[in-house]
Amino acid sequence: MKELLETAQSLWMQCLVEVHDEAELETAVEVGAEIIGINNRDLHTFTTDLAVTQRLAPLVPRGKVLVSESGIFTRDDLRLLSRSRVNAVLVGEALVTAPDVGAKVRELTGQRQTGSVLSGSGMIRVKICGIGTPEDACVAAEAGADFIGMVFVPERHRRIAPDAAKEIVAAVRELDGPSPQMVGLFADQSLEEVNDTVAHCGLDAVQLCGKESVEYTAAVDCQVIKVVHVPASYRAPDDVPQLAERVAQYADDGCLVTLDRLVEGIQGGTGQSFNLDVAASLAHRGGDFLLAGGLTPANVGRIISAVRALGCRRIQRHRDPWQEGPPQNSAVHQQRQRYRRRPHRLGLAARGKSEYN
Ligand SMILES: O=C(O)c1ccccc1NCC(=O)[C@H](O)[C@H](O)COP(=O)(O)O
Repeated sequence: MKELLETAQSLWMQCLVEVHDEAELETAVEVGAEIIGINNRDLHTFTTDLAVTQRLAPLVPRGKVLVSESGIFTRDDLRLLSRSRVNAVLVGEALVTAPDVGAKVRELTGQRQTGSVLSGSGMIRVKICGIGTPEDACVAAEAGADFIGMVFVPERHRRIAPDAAKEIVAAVRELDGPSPQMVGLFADQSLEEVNDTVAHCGLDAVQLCGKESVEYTAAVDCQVIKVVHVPASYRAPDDVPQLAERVAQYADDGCLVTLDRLVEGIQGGTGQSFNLDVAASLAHRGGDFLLAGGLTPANVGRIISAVRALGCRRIQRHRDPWQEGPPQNSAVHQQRQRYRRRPHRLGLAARGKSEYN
């Protein structure tokens, strides 16, 4: 297996190494597999059980890409798996037996058939934050939000109680069709409080808006969105490597990163943005992040275009010291260039519904 992995790597390919029990997982880790697939199907009996992922996922070392494979049919299955910090899923039977494959993919990925321009392409994901009532949550969900955020940060005016959040989660889940991921926002609170709130409300993810460490994020019982605050003084390209390093620390550990404006003493919801050249520069390196801070109906379209356009233009015009590597025109170089010109996935986080009225 080691030899196969090395050969694949030398050909610039990645291997998905599949396991079904503890012993196979141990071997996969020992030989240095970076992408580990947990097969929920027992290949002797062909029965599937997502409990296999739930049992093995905590044994996968941090930093590996974890794929849960087989036996995945519904969005609830995905919700369950997201609590095991799965990075990706492999779906077969649910798609080949679906009468409308496109509709099934949309259902599983939580996209809406008639989604907005922003979410319709599947490239931009939208998070609506600071929701405080089931009615507002349902408006956001029906408008196509991908994530709905509820604030649990002490002393913030949009803070809601866990019981109120639980009702909001239930109301959204009762809606027909795919539902957004329900996210709880916290800042420098105890792990016990975060995990208890996740369990109590049935949250899909948490957004950590304080100075939480990578180790802290690893101990949270569900998917994590980590906010990385960007000082107003940051400029591209000078400050981008430093920012990219901070982002990578969390992203490499499986967090989705949100970039938001740094305002000392306030963890979010400031209504202020940062220099978008910095976000564009980070995006063109292939970073997958949510962009937050000062987004309004008046500026959001322009910001999306600006960040994407700047990101793409720079790939072509400027040599990027970060991407120094194989000599120009080598096969590896050409492959990298192709990869980098793929459109970037960029998410946007916006404040509660009042700004959208
Ligand atoms: O929004 C809040 O009230 C809030 C309180 C405490 C910590 C974080 C908070 N919000 C985080 C978000 O995701 C906001 O949407 C993000 O900071 C952007 O806010 P804004 O600039 O006001 O659009």
